[in-house]
Amino acid sequence: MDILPSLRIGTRGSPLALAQAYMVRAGLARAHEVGEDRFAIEIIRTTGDQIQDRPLSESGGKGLFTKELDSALIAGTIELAVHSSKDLPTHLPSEIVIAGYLPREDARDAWIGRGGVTLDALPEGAVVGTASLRRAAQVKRRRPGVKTTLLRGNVETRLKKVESGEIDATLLALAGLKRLGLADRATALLPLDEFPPACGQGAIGITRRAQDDAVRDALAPLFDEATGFALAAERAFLAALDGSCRTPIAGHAQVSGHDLAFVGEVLKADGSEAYVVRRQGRAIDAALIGADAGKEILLRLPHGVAGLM
Ligand SMILES: NCc1[nH]cc(CCC(=O)O)c1CC(=O)O
Repeated sequence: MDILPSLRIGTRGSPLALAQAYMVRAGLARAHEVGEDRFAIEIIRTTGDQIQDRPLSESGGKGLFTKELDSALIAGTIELAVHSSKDLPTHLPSEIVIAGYLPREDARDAWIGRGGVTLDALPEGAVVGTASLRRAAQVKRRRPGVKTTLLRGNVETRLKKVESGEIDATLLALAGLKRLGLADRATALLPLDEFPPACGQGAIGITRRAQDDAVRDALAPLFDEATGFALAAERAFLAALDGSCRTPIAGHAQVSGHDLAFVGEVLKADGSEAYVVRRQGRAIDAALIGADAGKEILLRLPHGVAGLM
C-alpha cells in the first residue's frame, strides 16, 4: 500500500542548492520506489540570496538562508526544506526540526590557485578572495603577508575571478564543487586537521514541521546515522560558543564506528590568534563532546568571543 504523502521540497534557487534538492528528491524516489515527479521542487528566495554586495556577516544575524524556508514550512506550502547544514543556525523556530542528514560528502575545503599556485607558494601581497571570515582568518594565520578580499556570488562566478586574474586564489567547499561537477577545478585540498572546515560543511540537512509525523517517516530511510552524530557534535560546539557570524569558527567531527574525534578552532579575524581544541569520545556522546569543547575554548579566550572580532 502506498501511503506516501504528497511532498513539496523547498530549496533556494542557486545551482548548488538545486543540485542538493535534486539529490534529496532522487533519494526519496528510490526509497519509496516511486517516480521523481511525485515530489515538487519549490524555489524560495532567501534574504541571503538577495544580498550580494556586502559580507553576510554584516547583514544582521543568523538564518539569512533559512528564514523564508522556515516560514514556508510553517505556512504549509512545503513539507520539507533542503539546506547546506553549515547555513543552518543553531537555534531554529520551535515549529521546525532537523529531520536528518544525507551521508556526508568530503568536508574539506578545496584550494583553487591560479596556475596551480599553493597557499604556501603565494607571493607576499597576493590576494585570496573569500566571503568566509573563517577561511580568511585561516589563510592569514598561515600566511600573514597575503591579502584577503570579499568575494560573494555563486561558485562559478568565484572561479571565473581566479581565471581572469582578479584574485590569485579562492577556497570553496569541495562538497559544493563535486555536486556541481566542478571538483577538477580544485588545485589542492586542505587537510581537515590543519584547516578545519565550517561546522556542518559537506552535509545536506533536511528540516520539516516538528509535528509532521508522516513526513518524518517518509524521510527516515534517507538519513545517515554517522553524519547525525558528527553534526550533533559540531552544532553543540557552535551553540556553546554562541558565535556570531562575525567570529571565525571551525569545527569538524569524524565518526568511525562507535568513536568520534572532534577538532574545533576559533580565530581572530586577522589570523593573529587561534584557539584549537581536540576531543575523542563515543559517537553517542557527540553533543556532550561538542559542547564541552566549546566551553573549553570559552575559558581560554581572554576577552570572550567578542574579543576576537
Ligand atoms: N557558504 C555557502 C555554502 N554553503 C554550503 C556550501 C558548500 C556545500 C556544503 O558545505 O555542503 C557553500 C559553498 C562553499 O562554501 O564553497
